[in-house]
Amino acid sequence: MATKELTYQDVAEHNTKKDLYLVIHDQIYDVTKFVDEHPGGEEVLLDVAGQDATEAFEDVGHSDEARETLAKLKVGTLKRNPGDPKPKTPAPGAVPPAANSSSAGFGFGVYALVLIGGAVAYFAYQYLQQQQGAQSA
Ligand code: HEM
Repeated sequence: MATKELTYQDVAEHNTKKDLYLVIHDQIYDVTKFVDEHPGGEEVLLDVAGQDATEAFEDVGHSDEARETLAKLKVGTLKRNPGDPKPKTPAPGAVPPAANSSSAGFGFGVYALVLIGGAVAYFAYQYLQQQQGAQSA
């Protein structure tokens, strides 16, 4: 099938169950015939109808079989215009979220240590004051 170049605006017009296009990785797919067959249900496809579904598609971790089906549904390539929304895929080499959250955990650990250290110092100080008071009495 000959592929065409469409803009986001063109794709956005195909947003109903009877006429449904999706953008995944800058490729355009006509999923109209596939909606009823989708093992994940029609609802999720209708949610992203006429839009960039890259993130939704990748989040599910679709199988190679799903990707083969996808290849058969391709009708064109996305033509980007200035001002279009950015592609929703993470840039290659981007820091995975797990690495971010673990460094946040480290930050919290240090913070907790400082707090505990402060509390220990405070009670030690109180204790010494008491001891001194007992001696002078
Ligand atoms: C044209 C695009 C798509 C194709 C060809 C496709 C194909 C498939 C296939 C073949 C499966 C079965 C499991 C597998 O082989 O991975 C599946 C499952 C699933 N798909 Fe898609 N999918 C598409 C788009 C989407 C989108 C945009 C979403 C949005 C969230 C989605 C959500 C799901 C979910 C949640 C399942 C799991 C269903 C379950 O295990 O019960 N899919 N899809």
